[in-house]
Amino acid sequence: MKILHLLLRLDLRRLILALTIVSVLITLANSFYATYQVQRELLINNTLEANRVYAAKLAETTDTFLKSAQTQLKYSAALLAGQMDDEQALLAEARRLHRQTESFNSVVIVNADAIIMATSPETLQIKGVKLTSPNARQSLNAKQPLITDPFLSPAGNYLISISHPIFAPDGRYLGYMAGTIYLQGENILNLLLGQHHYKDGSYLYVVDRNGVLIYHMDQHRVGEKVTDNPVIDAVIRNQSGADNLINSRGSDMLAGFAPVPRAGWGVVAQRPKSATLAELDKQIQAVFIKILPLTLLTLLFIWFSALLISRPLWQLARNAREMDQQHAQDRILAISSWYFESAQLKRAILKGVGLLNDKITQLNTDSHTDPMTALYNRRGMQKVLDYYQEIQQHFAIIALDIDHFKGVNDSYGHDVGDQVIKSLAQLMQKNARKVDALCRSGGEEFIILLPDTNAQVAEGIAERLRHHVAQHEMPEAGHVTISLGVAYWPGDTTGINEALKMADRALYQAKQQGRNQTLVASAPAA
Ligand SMILES: Nc1nc2c(ncn2[C@@H]2O[C@H](COP(=O)(O)OP(=O)(O)OP(=O)(O)O)[C@@H](O)[C@H]2O)c(=O)[nH]1
Repeated sequence: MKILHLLLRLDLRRLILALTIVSVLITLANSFYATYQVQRELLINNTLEANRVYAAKLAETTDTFLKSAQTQLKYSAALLAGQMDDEQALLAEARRLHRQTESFNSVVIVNADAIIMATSPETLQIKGVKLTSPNARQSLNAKQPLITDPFLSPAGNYLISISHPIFAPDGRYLGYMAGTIYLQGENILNLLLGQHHYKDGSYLYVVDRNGVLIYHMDQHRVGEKVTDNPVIDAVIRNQSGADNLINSRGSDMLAGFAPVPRAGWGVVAQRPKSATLAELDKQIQAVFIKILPLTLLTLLFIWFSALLISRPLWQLARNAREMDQQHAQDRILAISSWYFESAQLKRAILKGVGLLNDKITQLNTDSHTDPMTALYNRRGMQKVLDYYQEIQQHFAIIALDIDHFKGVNDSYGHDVGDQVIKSLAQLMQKNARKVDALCRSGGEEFIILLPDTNAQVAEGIAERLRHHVAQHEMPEAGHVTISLGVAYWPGDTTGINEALKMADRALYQAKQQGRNQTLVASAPAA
């Protein structure tokens, strides 16, 4: 829970990090999305255009084939105009046309009475058969060049017939000559169109003028009438173009289409949209992999920058929270505030720390100092003692008291007494080291705490002070003497208060023994 709380804590570094990382990710996602969309549109449009061109090309090829087939039939029909009764000639011409070109699966010659006069191949065995069904009689009824709708021939083949009428020189209608294209199995359309389909799901198909499939990769679908397909509707209206559509099998297709005007057919080339876009997915993946190292480097750079930017502020904030602690000023001074705002803040906080320190010092001084002598009062002394106790600082104690001070007051008045106390405090200050703590512990009683000092040295210091005091001319009161007691605290676990009491007892003894003298407390403190 605590770790989670720490992780979720909002600080400047996390905010900068979050902000920049989110910005980087949004920018990346946006550019990926934009690239994807642009590329997608481009690929779709390119595929549509490629299929349109492809369908147009194949439609043109088919049209050219039909034209040449019709020319061949026209030539044969002209040859046969005077030979309709010559079975041998009819057979020979049917054979020639069938064998010399690869255009037709079979060639038939039918007379005006709908009787089949000759076929190639002869294996069809339909010579002499009379055509009866309306579909089979399309050419007969037309009496002009015709490309028929698909129909089932007397020999049982599902086919389209390309026919040309035969007229006698006098204009009499004699019948027609037709080349057929079997829609199932090998045929010329397979040859023209079949080699072109791709392996990626692309394919093409051809419909006749009624929307019936006459060529399809899937042979089983030949003969099927396709409805509800906008592309087929357009192409049989003789239009060309490209469109995105859902085909009859529910697949999303990109289709190009073009009409074969001679036959009223339509060629449609199409490719599944998914196959087209599969390339795009690969491309986007490749782009992602390519930009990944630089992105990671950018994020690393952002992380490092966030750290650099936030560090001074974070350090300032942490230290501002602990402004009242020792060395706060030094710690704040050590912070490298390398940019304007942090430098200004640092300056402001340092100013604040300075003011706070002054205030604290002032308060400390007021509450820990005796106003008359400017020495530590009892509270100040206790603070020093607590500190020594805490750090186990060994020290010596000199307790001192003015001799017969009551007499000074009585003889010269209280004010003069005060002056004597002040003069004594000044003498003590002159005689003391900087590290010594001078305290006024009572009316005319004083304590000196001397760190790193043993009892013997302290005794020497006490004696020196006693001499100075004795020799000093006090204002109005003249000469006064002091008595002193010395004790020692070794900086161990023994009580400091005990050491103080020993110094007091030594002072008391000094008074007892005649005053104006120094006594050192006996063991265990010394
Ligand atoms: N002028 C003045 N007198 C004070 C002050 N504080 C205490 N005294 C007086 O100091 C005197 C202390 O007297 P005592 O402790 O009885 O002893 P003493 O007269 O100094 O005699 P011994 O200490 O026994 O040598 C008292 O008369 C107090 O009134 C002060 O701040 N100013």
